[in-house]
Amino acid sequence: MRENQLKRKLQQGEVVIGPFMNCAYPAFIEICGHAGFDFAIIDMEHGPLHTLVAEDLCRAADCVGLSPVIRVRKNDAPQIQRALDIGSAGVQVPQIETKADAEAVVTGAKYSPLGSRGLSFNTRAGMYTAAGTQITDKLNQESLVVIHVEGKRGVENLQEIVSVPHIDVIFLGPYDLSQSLGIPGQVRDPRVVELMEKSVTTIRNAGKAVGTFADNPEVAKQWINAGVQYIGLGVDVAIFLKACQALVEAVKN
Ligand SMILES: C[C@H](O)CC(=O)C(=O)O
Repeated sequence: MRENQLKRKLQQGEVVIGPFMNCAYPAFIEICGHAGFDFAIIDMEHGPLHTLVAEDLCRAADCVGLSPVIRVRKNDAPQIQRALDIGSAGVQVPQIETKADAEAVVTGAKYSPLGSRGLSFNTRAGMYTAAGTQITDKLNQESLVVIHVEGKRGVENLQEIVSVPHIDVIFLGPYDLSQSLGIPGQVRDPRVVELMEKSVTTIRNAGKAVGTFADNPEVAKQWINAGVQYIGLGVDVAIFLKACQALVEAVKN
């Protein structure tokens, strides 16, 4: 069983960056590894990807030393278990609003005695049984658990949420947060930024890593300077769109 490089980097205080991935073609995630990203978030919440594709994307990521993290559709134990079974380095769970929500994520992501993740080694994570039966502690130790706090209610309950053990990263979703404040999409609005800054402090004081999304390098650097360690940097389709627009612009104008 391989060490989780992404988790190690976070534990060592490093800043890690990775795009969200909607595209099914494994070459795209491979390219992200060649480009120097630390991880990629295979997006099964908003993206169209299904499980078999996600498993192939995990394989492709592993080929280039990029850590694949899967964002599941919702806080649902079978989805969390499946994401980890197909070999993701971590699971990212959206819309966490309460301490009980956060505890349910841990229950779904960890084997006994930390949780009740269903037990089968006939999976990619279990090396189809080649890993043997004595690896639940190691898998518990290595799997990365990321939760999204991205609504007013979640932020109000943040002090309680950060107390839940075995959660590695608390990811502040600026877009969903802006929506819950009644200003959808206005992620640079001072009300969103202020709430996020306060949340960064609460999370860091609890000794957990903070994550967020940035769709350009300036915003990413600003959050890194504020103490954010885990940056979801762009979305593959948007990155491609911008590159295409720049090419068209450069040639036509
Ligand atoms: C790219 C992601 O969907 C960002 C996110 O979750 C957010 O709420 O912001």
